[in-house]
Amino acid sequence: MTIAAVIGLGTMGAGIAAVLARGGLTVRACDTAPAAVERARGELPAIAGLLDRLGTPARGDATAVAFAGSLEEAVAGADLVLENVPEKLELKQQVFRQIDAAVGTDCIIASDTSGIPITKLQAVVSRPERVVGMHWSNPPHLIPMIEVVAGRQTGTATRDWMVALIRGLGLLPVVVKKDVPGFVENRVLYAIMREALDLVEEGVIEPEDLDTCVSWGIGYKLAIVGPMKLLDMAGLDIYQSVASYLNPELSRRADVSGAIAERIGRGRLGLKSGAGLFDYAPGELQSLRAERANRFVAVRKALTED
Ligand SMILES: NC(=O)C1=CN([C@@H]2O[C@H](COP(=O)(O)OP(=O)(O)OC[C@H]3O[C@@H](n4cnc5c(N)ncnc54)[C@H](O)[C@@H]3O)[C@@H](O)[C@H]2O)C=CC1
Ligand SMILES: Cc1ncc(C=O)c(C(=O)O)c1O
Repeated sequence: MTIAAVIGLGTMGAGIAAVLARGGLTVRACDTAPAAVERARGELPAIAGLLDRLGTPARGDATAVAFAGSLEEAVAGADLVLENVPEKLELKQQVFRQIDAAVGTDCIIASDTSGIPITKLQAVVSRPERVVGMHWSNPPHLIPMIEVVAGRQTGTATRDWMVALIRGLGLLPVVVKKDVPGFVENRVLYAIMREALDLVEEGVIEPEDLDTCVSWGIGYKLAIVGPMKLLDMAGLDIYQSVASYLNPELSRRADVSGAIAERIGRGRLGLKSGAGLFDYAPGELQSLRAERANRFVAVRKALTED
């Protein structure tokens, strides 16, 4: 039985732990914040219900996650440790050192980092060849694609082990061939987010209308036809004509939208704080998450049915 430890139980933690447990792994998890542990514990039954509705391979119980009192307790005897703490390099490196000192020589250490180069994380451990990126997408129990990213010193066997693990979970591993910041998913997503925020800040469109435009004009389409295939569908000549005048116009800002920093400064972090770019009524968050989860399930089943 493969033993996996998940370090960090925030937005991503419970869903990842549940998917690993349903896949038949023995899962332990920990968090330095007791409230995060209790929130994750409380989320597991609903996540398990969604995985049942999706019909993913069930080799274990998605709620069978053991919550450890410390990182050392969580990682003891683990075959895989997934680091899942906040996106801060120094913190991740500190946690990687702590993991490295507590695991066996055969343990694979993975990171769910959104885009910090894996090479920077493996630089602080004694066996860098056992380090690999395992980048899940939010919500992790509903999005089947996981990026597998090898750092400069990652062993081929480590990368291949991770690909096989993800396939065994019934999910979609995508091997990112170069350890570039943001990998692939977030480089594309953040180009979209940068342009979207610019269009709203420049008064070109209202936020709600931008979401409608992108979700139904682009997201719906890309869920069925990926960008590379879409170029053939639209016509490469059309792309050349439009890109020739449009590429010079697209946002190239290297900083982060002031609107984002301003809201963070007011404690408006998004769903995790009850308000962000949008306001949410107190009871709305739970119904919003449930409604979105239902739609994720319906769309994923529609896209994967033969
Ligand atoms: N939120 C998202 O949409 C996605 C985030 N990610 C990445 O996953 C990682 C985690 O992201 P989130 O879950 O959103 O972060 P989060 O901030 O919601 O949760 C992080 C958790 O780590 C805990 N933590 C902090 N230091 C710790 C330590 N030393 N030991 C154990 N636990 C510790 C915190 O108490 C918190 O509960 C980040 O690298 C992020 O970039 C990846 C995919 C999507
Ligand atoms: C805004 C944002 N940033 C990072 C990630 C993943 O690393 C996501 C996501 O998975 O959806 C995201 O929405």
